[in-house]
Amino acid sequence: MLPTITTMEVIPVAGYDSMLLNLAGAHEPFFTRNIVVMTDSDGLTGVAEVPGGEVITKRLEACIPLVEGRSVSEYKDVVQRCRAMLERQVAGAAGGTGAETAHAQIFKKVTNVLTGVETPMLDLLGKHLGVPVAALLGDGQVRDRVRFLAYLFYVGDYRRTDMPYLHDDDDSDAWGRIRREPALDADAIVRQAEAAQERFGFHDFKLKGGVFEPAKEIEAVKALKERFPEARITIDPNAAWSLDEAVELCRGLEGTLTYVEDPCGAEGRFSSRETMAEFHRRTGLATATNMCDTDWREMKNAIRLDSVTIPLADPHFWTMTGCVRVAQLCHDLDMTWGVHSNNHFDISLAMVAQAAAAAPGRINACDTHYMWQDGQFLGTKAPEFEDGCVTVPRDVPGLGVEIDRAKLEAAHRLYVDNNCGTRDDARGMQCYIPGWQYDPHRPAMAR
Ligand SMILES: O=C([O-])C(=O)C[C@H](O)[C@@H](O)C(=O)[O-]
Ligand SMILES: [Mg+2]
Repeated sequence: MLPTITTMEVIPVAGYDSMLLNLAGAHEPFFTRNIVVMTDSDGLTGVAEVPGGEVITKRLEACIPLVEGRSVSEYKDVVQRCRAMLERQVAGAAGGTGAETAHAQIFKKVTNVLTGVETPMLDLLGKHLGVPVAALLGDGQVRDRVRFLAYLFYVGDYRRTDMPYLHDDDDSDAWGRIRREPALDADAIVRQAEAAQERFGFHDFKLKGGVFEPAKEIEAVKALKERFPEARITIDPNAAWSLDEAVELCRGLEGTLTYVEDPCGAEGRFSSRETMAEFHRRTGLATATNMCDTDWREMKNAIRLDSVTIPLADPHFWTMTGCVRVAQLCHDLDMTWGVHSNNHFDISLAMVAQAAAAAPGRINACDTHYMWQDGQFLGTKAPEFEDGCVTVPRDVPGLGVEIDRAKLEAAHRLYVDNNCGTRDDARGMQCYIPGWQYDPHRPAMAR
């Protein structure tokens, strides 16, 4: 019999961020996450990192009675019971009973919580069995090195706000010097890419769009390709462009854009999966999404319509086992797997690396925001990138992150002292441009 879980702790934490711009506004000075630490009766710990916000903190706390006292070997049953409890809770709050129509909504609301339960148990199980988490996912570990991409952002000028953005925190290299500084044109984006490549070795670049006029963003993509002819490049305007506009902008860019992420969304009578399918047909470009193929029902429709070549199955939103199921499906059905990300610490990086190490076949470089957070890790060892890749050693059991209690406490203090909670990019933007309002069809700075 394996040991039992004696405690499950849920710790909301914050870290520093740059003023990253997107369709929804500007990142605030702090990003938030929820960290779960489970300790077992042998004194080993298992960890997870999931998105921040009080709703998730509370839902994770609601799982504690279903976790403590259970054996590590019972993790599947524990996750099942937590799922049933959370589905009842969410359906109850919505005034329903978990009817079919509410299924997708419930799936999205509970999976990031379930990831917070499943992952520490997989971490502990791996430690007891002496294998990495990847060995427990899908058909087991299939690669040792996982490729990540450089996630480039336009960056606002923090000096124009009265918010406590971190600055001048790292003078060690070009990336340290520019990552908090304004980046508002193609030259600045190319400089970001150069500096990020120098520090991390990335060969793949993704530009967050939806910020400026689309043509200006495409100019930045072309400038990137000119500077890095061998690189795989993508842009993600979070469905800000209309279908016709997206086709017009991207047609003829087969040699420049490797794929396009959420170029367009729902339009009039057409769903986002329908417009994405048309975009794919009319341009011949591969499509990726973290917006319109994010649960199994959407997946079924996306596959029927041939809307999505690259489902970005973030383990935080699908669970670790769920995102590897997506990877297996992609491998079998002529799609390629990728991962979406949000700002995160080293635990999430390890979760993605472990999942990707179990994803069969050809996969895309995984998204990560970590370059914006580099240096703010919660484990005892800094994550290492080599040639744009993170190694998943076969002889390091579990997730590979041992939590540093002092760092965890400091990140929790940052959360409490700054009254952090749920992410709100509109609030960040309103400090930059008074009166600014989110509009899903208008780039944030093109007003
Ligand atoms: O691919 C995406 O849509 C993302 O990475 C979502 C994130 O929230 C991104 O837009 C951001 O960090 O601003
Ligand atoms: Mg996206």
